[in-house]
Amino acid sequence: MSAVSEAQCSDIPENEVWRSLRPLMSRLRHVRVGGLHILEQLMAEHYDPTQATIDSEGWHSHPQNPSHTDDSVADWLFVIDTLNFGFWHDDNSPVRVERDGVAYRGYWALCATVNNALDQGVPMCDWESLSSPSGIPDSTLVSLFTDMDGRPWPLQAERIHALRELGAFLSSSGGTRSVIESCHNDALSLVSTLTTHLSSFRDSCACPGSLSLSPSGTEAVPPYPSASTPESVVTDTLAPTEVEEGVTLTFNKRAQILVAELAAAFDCKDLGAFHNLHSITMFADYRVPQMLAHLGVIEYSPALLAWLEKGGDVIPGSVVECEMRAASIGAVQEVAAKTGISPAAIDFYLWDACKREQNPSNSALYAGLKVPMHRCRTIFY
Ligand SMILES: Nc1nc2c(c(CN[C@H]3C=C[C@H](O)[C@@H]3O)cn2[C@@H]2O[C@H](COP(=O)(O)O)[C@@H](O)[C@H]2O)c(=O)[nH]1
Repeated sequence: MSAVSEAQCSDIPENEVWRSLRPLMSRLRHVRVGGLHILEQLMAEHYDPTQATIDSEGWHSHPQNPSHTDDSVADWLFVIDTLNFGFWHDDNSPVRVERDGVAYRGYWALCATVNNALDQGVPMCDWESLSSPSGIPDSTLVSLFTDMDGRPWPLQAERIHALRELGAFLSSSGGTRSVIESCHNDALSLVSTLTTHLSSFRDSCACPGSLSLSPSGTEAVPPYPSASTPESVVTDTLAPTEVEEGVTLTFNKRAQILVAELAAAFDCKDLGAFHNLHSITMFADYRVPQMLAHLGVIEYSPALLAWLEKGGDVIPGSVVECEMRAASIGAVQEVAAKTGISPAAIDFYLWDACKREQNPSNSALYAGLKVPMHRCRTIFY
């Protein structure tokens, strides 16, 4: 097991996310990065580097993704990625939504919901209408975000707020084409536009103090918690109380995934043409870190694993949450640097592979994998 060294990563194109997280890589206490060869091997087996940078054909083949390519697809993606978080109920059952007689779960339930709404004439992509209850009443959105079992989706009010904010932004800025074109094919500029204008996309937190980022880096890293470590070693790191003054950690999961999905949907052309798609990191959510842990690419300390296995909650902005997300990003950055495959393409491969392990009887907590996901209630993933 080795941590991703800063030196090894020095040739990876940097964005704000990796710049903020890279110094953490040698400081992780609850998560180790190792098994990079496993991911390298998987990518060598499943990814043809002579093919497109991102699998557009695969993207279009998902039944709930649009099969066509025009401006309405960019509109659809802005709505989807504004709502792209938290598809599990407190009892670990997935959100479920029916469309055309099929029960979709998790993320695909979101796509089914937006597709149902559009079919029913709800003007989800008419930005003026979306921006206020006089265009789309709250009650319509509340019923959209109620699943087929009659249960409200988690964070229902936050979803409505995020949609209103999106509607207001896009109606005042000329719509999706205008916003995307104003970024001149620069992926990082589009991420920055989204996080500047839309608070719901601003996926950053104050660095928890015990993830010390002292410039000297000379302090000893605390010991790796073992199976016999008291649970308090994990629970003490759950509260985001102490913070490293002035240091922000940035993850920007939903903003970055929107860029990658535009690239996939538009086959890296027109609204999906970004000259620096390689510069965005993987999208640290609750599924891909779990998949990386399942594969052995990252490893959770026994104390952390025991906490996750019993369904313990992870608080947004806590040390363990930051560590799991940062380690996932670090591992994929390193494999991207070694293989030349973009972090986004590696991420999409992992997410799709994880989906193939799932079946209708899986709880959202395990979703068919050996290691559980981390339960974190957040609007960011
Ligand atoms: N890292 C990463 N996370 C992703 C996606 C996607 C879907 N992306 C589209 C692009 C390529 C694919 O082929 C899809 O067309 C959703 N998620 C996240 O997963 C979680 C939901 O999981 P579950 O409850 O099991 O359905 C939730 O946090 C959601 O935000 C991805 O690609 N990468």
